[in-house]
Amino acid sequence: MSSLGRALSQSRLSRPDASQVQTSLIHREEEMSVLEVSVLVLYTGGTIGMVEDGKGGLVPALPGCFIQYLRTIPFLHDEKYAQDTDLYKRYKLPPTELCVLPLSKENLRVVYRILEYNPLLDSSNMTPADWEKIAKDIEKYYVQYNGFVVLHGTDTMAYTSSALSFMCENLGKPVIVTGSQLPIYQLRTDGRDNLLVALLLAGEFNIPEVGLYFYQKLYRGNRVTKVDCASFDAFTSPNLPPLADVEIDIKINKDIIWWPCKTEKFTVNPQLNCNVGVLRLFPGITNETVKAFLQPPMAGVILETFGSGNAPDRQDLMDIIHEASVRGVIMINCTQCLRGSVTSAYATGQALAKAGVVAGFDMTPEAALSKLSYVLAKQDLSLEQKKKMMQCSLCGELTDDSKKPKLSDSRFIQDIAKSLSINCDEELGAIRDALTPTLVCVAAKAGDIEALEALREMGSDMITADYDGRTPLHIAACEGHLKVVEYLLSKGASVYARDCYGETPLHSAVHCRHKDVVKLLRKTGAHFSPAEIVDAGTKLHSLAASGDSEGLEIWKLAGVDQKPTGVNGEFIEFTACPRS
Ligand SMILES: NC(=O)C[C@H](N)C(=O)O
Repeated sequence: MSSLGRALSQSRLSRPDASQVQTSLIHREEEMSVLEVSVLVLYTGGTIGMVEDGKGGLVPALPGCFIQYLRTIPFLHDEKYAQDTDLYKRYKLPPTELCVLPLSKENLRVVYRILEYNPLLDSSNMTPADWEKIAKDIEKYYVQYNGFVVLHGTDTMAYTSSALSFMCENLGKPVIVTGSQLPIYQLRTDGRDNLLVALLLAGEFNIPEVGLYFYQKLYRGNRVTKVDCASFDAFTSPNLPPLADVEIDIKINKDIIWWPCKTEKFTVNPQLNCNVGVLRLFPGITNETVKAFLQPPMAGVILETFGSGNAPDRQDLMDIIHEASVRGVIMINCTQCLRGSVTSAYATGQALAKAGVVAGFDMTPEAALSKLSYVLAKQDLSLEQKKKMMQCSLCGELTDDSKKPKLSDSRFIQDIAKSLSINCDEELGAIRDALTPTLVCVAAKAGDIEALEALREMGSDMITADYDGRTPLHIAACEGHLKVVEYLLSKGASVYARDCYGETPLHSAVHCRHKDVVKLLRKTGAHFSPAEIVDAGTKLHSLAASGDSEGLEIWKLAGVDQKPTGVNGEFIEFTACPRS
């Protein structure tokens, strides 16, 4: 067991579902071991940090004011802990950038760095270039932090969170966008709470999505729309329940989280095509208006239609739309209704499809617009491929019911339900949740993909951990079952899951010396934290001293190939000493 593992097992405090926690460092606090998780806050602007400009308007406060203020709020910064544990020195960051939350109920400390943008913007002034900057900053600091919070104005927040969800490809860590309706400096603000919970969600939970947190709900970032400019409850996600409800407990809705299903690393794809627009139809809209809107350089348009995707059934209007489609303009049919999906129920909707308009199903206009901008910029795709991509769910932005296994279809669950006289969905779910995690772990240990597939078909996920916080991926990595590891990754298993000793599947594969598994996990984006790389120095010393070149090679494959410094700061060359 590693020193981290030993120290943790001595801890007296209970822990949350450890598979949801990503940790990096450990410290002793009043005789108890404490895990630190790190979060990067990208502060872009918005009401949360605004002050009165003296003329009755709100403007961003002066640079540096925001963090200075946070450091005065005891539940947002614990200076005593920072001093006692040499926080600023350890993180090599000044107090003007670094804060630490008080100890959470789960015995975790969220250490957060604030990167303040210059200039700070009202989100109405933001453009796709700002989305690109945020995405690139997430990419730049991805390996160093467990999660990210983006502080942003609410007016265009749904556009930014949608765009980020597409630009951040193969995301494996939480990116939580939040802000507030009243400045954080005011007495009755929603900003303090929104920031605090966003930090906890980004640091303590393994939600590999761009989420938007507001007023006790975590939503998928590409499912939201701002619906109220006078209430704290400003956002809604009309076609998807929240990913998490934040009440006395934080309840994560695991069944709808979008787990990444590719063995590919996180990358940012910043290219966007800005020649896109939204055209809201209205009774009596003239042909001239539509024609003018569809002129070059327009490359893609979201048509906001009536009801379930209907437009006036006028042949001359359809001819204009068809002509634009033939010219290569991609048009997406999205409903003006807040809730529901575009269907082919009416002849008026079918006429649009015939004219070349592609169904956008239940995408919000914000998601559809940013997705279109992202898809149009993909130069290696044909027009047909781009249209197809618009109709597929890339990261949960539209509902594709056909892919969701139904609990009621599972014979196994049905048989148990029958013998227990249970017939409501909630109870069926409870049975599944109680039985299947153990079975999945057993199948992973046995290397039995058929059993895993059968369990998945009955609605069990491939991510839930056992009582030790070990996920099926930890177990398969430890056993060296390469095919099972591959299978689990294709079904959403996270390379960042930590067991209750703070170890990831990468640790398991390294300790058990399974080279191919290490390579596959690395390809999928697994990495050690900067602190773990430094800690690995001791291990490398002993491997080198005992002439264990195979052990050194495994660590190198796992990404620990840099030369950490020795006690006196000297570089150490890790080559194995010849065995005597
Ligand atoms: N509540 C807010 O943040 C609104 C502000 N105008 C913004 O979007 O930046």
